[in-house]
Amino acid sequence: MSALLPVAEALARVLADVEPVESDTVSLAEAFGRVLATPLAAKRTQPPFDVSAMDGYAVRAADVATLPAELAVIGAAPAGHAFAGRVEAGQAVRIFTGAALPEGADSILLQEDASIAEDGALVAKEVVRPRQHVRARGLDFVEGRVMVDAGTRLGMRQMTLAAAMNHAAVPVRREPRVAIIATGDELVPPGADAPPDRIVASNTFGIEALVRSLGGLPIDLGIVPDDRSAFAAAVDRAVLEGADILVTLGGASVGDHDFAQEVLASRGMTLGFWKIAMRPGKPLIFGRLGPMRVLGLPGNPVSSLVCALLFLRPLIEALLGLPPIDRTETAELGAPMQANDRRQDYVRATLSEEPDGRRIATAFARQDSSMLSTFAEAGCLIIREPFAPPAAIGAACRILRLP
Ligand SMILES: Nc1nc2c(c(=O)[nH]1)N[C@H]1C(S)=C(S)[C@@H](COP(=O)(O)OP(=O)(O)OC[C@H]3O[C@@H](n4cnc5c(N)ncnc54)[C@H](O)[C@@H]3O)O[C@H]1N2
Ligand code: MOO
Repeated sequence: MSALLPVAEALARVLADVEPVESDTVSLAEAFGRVLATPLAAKRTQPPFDVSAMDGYAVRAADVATLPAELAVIGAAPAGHAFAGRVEAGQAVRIFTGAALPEGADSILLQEDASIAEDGALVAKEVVRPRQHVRARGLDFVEGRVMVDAGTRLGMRQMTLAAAMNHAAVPVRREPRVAIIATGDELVPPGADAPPDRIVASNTFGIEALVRSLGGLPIDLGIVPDDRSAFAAAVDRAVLEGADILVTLGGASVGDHDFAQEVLASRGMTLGFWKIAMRPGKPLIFGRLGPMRVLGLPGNPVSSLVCALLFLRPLIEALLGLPPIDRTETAELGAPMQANDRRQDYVRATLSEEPDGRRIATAFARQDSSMLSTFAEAGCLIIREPFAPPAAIGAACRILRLP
């Protein structure tokens, strides 16, 4: 029995020497989910002026420090229309939330705390503290300050902040291009009226979804029959498409029709490794073909998708310039587990979160790597180290949550 490469060592080889892809400037409207390539600094100060936080009257606090206090209203300042004049002692300006505080005024008297007398005078019903309900210029941020670091994925909060900082376009890493080739004479696309000896090619859809969710660009090169020259042509197509990563599905194992590795080598791939100490996913292939990284995923759907989560996801993240992260968490076993053999096991399990904060991971009894039903139903994978001894209910375990 040949030695199998440990999962951690395999991952280290996949991530070795990966440089982030170039950057691209995209309009802010298209930037959601993209990774910022350079730090983003504020292009303006926010708020750009002292601004009223309430609807009411801009006043001088000293005029309303004690009651009774009566003031003359000399104008109005709706949001977006600054009051041109100056508030002198004894004067007030009608003001609305978001409007610039007029010169001379330093506080806001809430409209609920005031009334207008018959002669038109403003009568304060409450005293006013200096700077009350005033948002100072630059309260949020000042021009030139870096507010979002390079390497940040732009989510709803960063998108809003970037807009507030006055960026119409942002520098982001370009989308890593991921070419996908499905192989196998038995494969047919979903929806085909296929005879029963055919299998629906499902893996591409999961891989594409993962690539998209990470901010990559999937390039579907279709289904290729078990034919060396057709497979070679598809590999050449991936090179022509400028793929950063080529994912092949199936043909990774040792059967007569499993020639993925051989053909990839004939197209110039340098093998990084083949076969790892992992279940599912043992026949995984990794190599480099020019600048393109190649992941030859096993055909069994769960093997393909688990390998994609463990190797393709961090590879795309590295291409985006994101630091490696350990996504594993601890949990307790909800069912006992047998001793493990030499392969690191990724066991489909339900995940329940108890009110006291405990996480309970319960493995499904059947773990066949063709079973997408349990993969879809699972909340996590329980990670079992090679040669782990039997484990009882309640024992601590490591899990990887499924997206
Ligand atoms: N003698 C041995 N046989 C096998 C070994 C071994 O060590 N010795 N390893 C097994 C393991 S583990 C795995 S995993 C599979 C993986 O083999 P391949 O990568 O060569 O996959 P295929 O044979 O092409 O396909 C396996 C299975 O998956 C279905 N498939 C393939 N592509 C897709 C797709 N795109 N969408 C959905 N389903 C797909 C295919 O029809 C097969 O049923 O090898 C074991 N054999
Ligand atoms: O690695 Mo295979 O994935 O055990 O079925």
